[in-house]
Amino acid sequence: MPDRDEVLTLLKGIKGPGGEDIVSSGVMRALNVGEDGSVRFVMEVPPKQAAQWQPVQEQAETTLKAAGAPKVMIALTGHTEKAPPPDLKPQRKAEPAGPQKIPGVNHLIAVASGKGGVGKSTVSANLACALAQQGRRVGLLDADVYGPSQPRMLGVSGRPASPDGKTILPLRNHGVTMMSIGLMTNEDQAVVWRGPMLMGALQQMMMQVQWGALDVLIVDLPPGTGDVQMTLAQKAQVDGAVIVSTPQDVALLDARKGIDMFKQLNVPILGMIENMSTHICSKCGHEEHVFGHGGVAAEAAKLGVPLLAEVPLDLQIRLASDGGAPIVVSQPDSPQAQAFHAIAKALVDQGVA
Ligand SMILES: Nc1ncnc2c1ncn2[C@@H]1O[C@H](COP(=O)(O)OP(=O)(O)OP(=O)(O)O)[C@@H](O)[C@H]1O
Repeated sequence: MPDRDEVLTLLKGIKGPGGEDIVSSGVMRALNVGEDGSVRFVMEVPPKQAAQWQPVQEQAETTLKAAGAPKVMIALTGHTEKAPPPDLKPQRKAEPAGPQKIPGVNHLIAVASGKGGVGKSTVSANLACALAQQGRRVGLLDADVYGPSQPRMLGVSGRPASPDGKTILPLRNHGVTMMSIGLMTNEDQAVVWRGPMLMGALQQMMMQVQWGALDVLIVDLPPGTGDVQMTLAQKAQVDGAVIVSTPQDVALLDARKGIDMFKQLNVPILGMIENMSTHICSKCGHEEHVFGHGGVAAEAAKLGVPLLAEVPLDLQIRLASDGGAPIVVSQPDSPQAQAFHAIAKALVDQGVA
């Protein structure tokens, strides 16, 4: 009848599948040698290797019995896998800090001006329609909170639907998918936008509108250098800005401020557009430079950015926009429409539309 030390010595002679003896490897646990010489212990093995340990268990039993142990009980147990430590990291994904790509939108172009009333919305609407006519999938986001005009210019009205209460369905006309901050408010309601509200609304327009797959999203910005411009550049990946200006010195002065701001925000300037460049009399064809001419071209040359077009001051352009079908749509073959097509082509050629 072996005592405890003899049992241990015997068991040290029995090797597991890995070649190590069952005592040193720590597989054997809770050894109990009774006064009557009966031996009990547990062999704790990896559950997946249970079959390989069975012959080892039998060998241990035979060896101990041969040494005179009247009773041998070896329990083969699978040890439980250790539970992984609790994940102390925050469960919510951190929001990306930098500018984000709008899902499904390949390019984003901002149309900006330093001064109000220079024709930024007219240019945006005609540019969007021209790009659509050139086969691009185009979206137009009217972010002009101080005077949203795209619903009127593109001839759309009504409140956009939100069937799921989370995303907003944009409207569509002339091949352009459009959403305006103006459609979120009542037409006659004067909205006083405060900074955070404005940023929330713009972000909602960009991220919660179902834009679908777009080659380019044109963003018609409010005039000046304010919260909307900042928010746009900080929250969305902007491919570049197009600056609209009339040729007067005051307008150019403000345009320069706008260009400086975009440079600071790391938004490339894709080019400048001189609007209301020259007036051609619809009756006699006489050409007059109402606001001067060539100021924007000179400024663009000075700043080293392309002059994308000189758009004439033309009654038809205003009447077309007021009527809900921009001149590119209502008089596609007119020289005025061709000026906008030239801008669209230049942006496609630059690889941003
Ligand atoms: N080339 C043009 N020829 C004739 N009228 C024009 C031309 N461009 C713009 N307009 C007219 O000038 C007015 C102001 O234009 P628009 O609303 O496009 O300017 P904006 O810069 O977007 O103004 P806001 O600062 O209010 O956003 C509109 O009535 C528009 O139809």
